[in-house]
Amino acid sequence: MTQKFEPLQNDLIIRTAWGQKVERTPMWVMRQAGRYLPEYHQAKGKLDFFQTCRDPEVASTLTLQPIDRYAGIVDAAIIFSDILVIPQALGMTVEMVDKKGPHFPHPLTSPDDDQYKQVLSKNVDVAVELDYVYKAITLTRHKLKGRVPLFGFCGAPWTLLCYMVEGGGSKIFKEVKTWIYKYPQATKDLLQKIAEVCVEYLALQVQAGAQVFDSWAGELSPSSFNEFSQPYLAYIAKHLPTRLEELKLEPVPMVVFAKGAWYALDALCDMGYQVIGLDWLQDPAEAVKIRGTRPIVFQGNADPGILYGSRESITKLVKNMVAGFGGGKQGWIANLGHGITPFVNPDDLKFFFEELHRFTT
Ligand SMILES: Cc1c2[nH]c(c1CCC(=O)O)Cc1[nH]c(c(CCC(=O)O)c1C)Cc1[nH]c(c(CCC(=O)O)c1C)Cc1[nH]c(c(C)c1CCC(=O)O)C2
Repeated sequence: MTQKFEPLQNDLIIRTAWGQKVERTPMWVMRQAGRYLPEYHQAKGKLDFFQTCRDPEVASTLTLQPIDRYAGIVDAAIIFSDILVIPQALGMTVEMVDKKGPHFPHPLTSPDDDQYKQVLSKNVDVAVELDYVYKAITLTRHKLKGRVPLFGFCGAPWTLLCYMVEGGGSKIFKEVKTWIYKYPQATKDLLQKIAEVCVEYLALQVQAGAQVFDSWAGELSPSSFNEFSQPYLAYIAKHLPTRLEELKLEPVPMVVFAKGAWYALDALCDMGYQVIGLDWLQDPAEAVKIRGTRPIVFQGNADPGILYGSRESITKLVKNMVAGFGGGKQGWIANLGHGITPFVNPDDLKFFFEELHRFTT
């Protein structure tokens, strides 16, 4: 069934992502729907995290919370979900443990593990397995009434692999390093499988834009990045547009956020993504130099910790960031350099946005 949605009233971020000159810098923040908002806790109640993702009514409510709170200020919504729904669709169990983060009770242990073979051979029908995400997207689009575009997203193959073998977050990445350095081919087979599911998953999500999060890219050396992350990010960038064409959908701008992969910025500029997310350890002016004349748009990159600082510090950072990205009328989407953290005062985020408006209009 073809869905009818109200026309987009604010397409600033889309025009910017396609490289056009714009009247001011578009802005949103990663994890803008989340724990720093009191209304998030209220709407979530006692629901478990993944229950909220699977309930289209709740997921759409959470997606819209920052859009309502920062109405007329923020320029994009991102669907409330998680990167770990792909391992779930591949047949793995993932829980969200309060105050600890994601936990896989049975991570993949080695290529001889039966579970590894099952994951690799599973024929994943993402339209069925992840239909709750599509329902949440459709409902959210109706509720948005065209106010701002809605971004879809997925985890990058490398980052998903980290979770699937580590079983959660990690400090020393013992398991994933064992996989890449002991079983490189089995690792690549799995990364390829994940990349294929990512393409289909994004294609069916696609509304306005698609963001690929490679949150653990910074754990790789440059040569390991070239071997275990880059080819799969490139696979997604190459095959998503083809798949969208097959589905008779319009192309959408694609965003890659490879956290910590500063060494790869030059290569990322040639990977087929329109937008590259930068974390806060990268200097905007340096990044602009590396980009050169390539028609790439940057997204980022304020230290998320700025939102614990004083108003004066926020103003100073915004001023510097705007200057670093060249004024902000082209080639830049303002954001934090990673997701917003808990305990931020939502009024301080509002101030950050307002200062961005003031310095970039
Ligand atoms: C690595 C990663 C994950 N999830 C995601 C990433 C990539 C981005 C990044 O690097 O931050 C992506 C993500 N997770 C969530 C969103 C929703 C949309 C949005 O940005 O507003 C998005 C885009 C909701 C969430 N995902 C999660 C929460 C917090 C859940 C809660 O405790 O209520 C939210 C709102 C949980 C989650 N999910 C994940 C972790 C590590 C955690 C725990 C983090 C923490 O405790 O701060 C995996």
